[in-house]
Amino acid sequence: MNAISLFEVSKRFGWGERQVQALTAVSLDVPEAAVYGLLGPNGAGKSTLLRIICGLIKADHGQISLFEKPADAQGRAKLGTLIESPTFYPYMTAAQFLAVLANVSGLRPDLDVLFRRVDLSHARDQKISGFSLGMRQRLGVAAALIARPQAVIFDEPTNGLDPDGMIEMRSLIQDLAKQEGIAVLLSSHLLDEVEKVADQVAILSHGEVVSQGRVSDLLGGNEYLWLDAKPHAAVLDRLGDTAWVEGEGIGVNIERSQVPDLLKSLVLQGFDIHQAKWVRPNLEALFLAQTRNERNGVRS
Ligand SMILES: Nc1ncnc2c1ncn2[C@@H]1O[C@H](COP(=O)(O)OP(=O)(O)OP(=O)(O)O)[C@@H](O)[C@H]1O
Repeated sequence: MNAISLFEVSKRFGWGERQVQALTAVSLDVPEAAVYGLLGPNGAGKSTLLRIICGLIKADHGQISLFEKPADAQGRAKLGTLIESPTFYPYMTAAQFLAVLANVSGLRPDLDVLFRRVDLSHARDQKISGFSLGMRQRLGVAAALIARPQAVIFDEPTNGLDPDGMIEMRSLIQDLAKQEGIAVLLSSHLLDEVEKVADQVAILSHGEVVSQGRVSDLLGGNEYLWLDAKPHAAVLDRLGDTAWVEGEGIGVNIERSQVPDLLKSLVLQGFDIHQAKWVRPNLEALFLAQTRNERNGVRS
């Protein structure tokens, strides 16, 4: 079952010369018990998309489904959100804060379990004013989990965290999905973090999805051979359309099984091969390739 589905969602802000097309026909499916990463440069539309799903703003066009039904208040009640930096009351203790939130929502969560889940049991009776950023983020996650959501939406959950904080947040996110079956939709700029945590990703550029799918498929499908072979220009010429300049060497689009034959034939033709390696690009390389036009100010 899909926890969250979007079909051709579009959103424009403003009118006339000042209008901004924030999203154009965005479609994606977030399955239950999966972590789905939303990536994109500043202004790509990530926050707008998350806010539409949560019902904070309305889409102009398209359909939003939650748990296979058109999104409504009932569906949104099953979502937990950490969208903007949550507003905390610094003079309260963490336990008082969660108790107030629970009261306001008419819920009776087991606070002991919640604090254990976000690893804040030791700090439950401390004032929030003394919390580090990582502790505040984890308290924000606890707040998002109060209503026992079936899906959670986190906008930049690792923003500002130190390396230890990131590792903790990553394992918390993975536990939510894998151990508790909660769907997690998160946005992030931290690509290596997303690569470690997400099952699927969508890359947004200028409000459009430029690439999406399972992380393993996206990365596996973009593997290539990297060669340091001389004379450089002659090797490029010999390889034709399958090759391109990649850093100090040459990238070659070729099946892995054909590599030995290619290397043999290059040697027989008198080229010098100094190095050859199989490269599996990471999400950062894919992201840079997919959003290159945007960074150059060109729309594809
Ligand atoms: N309320 C608004 N009024 C006018 N324009 C808006 C509004 N909200 C967002 N935008 C514009 O829509 C586009 C998408 O913004 P959005 O905040 O969704 O991007 P983002 O990918 O979340 O960026 P960031 O990573 O910087 O938060 C941007 O051009 C932004 O300026």
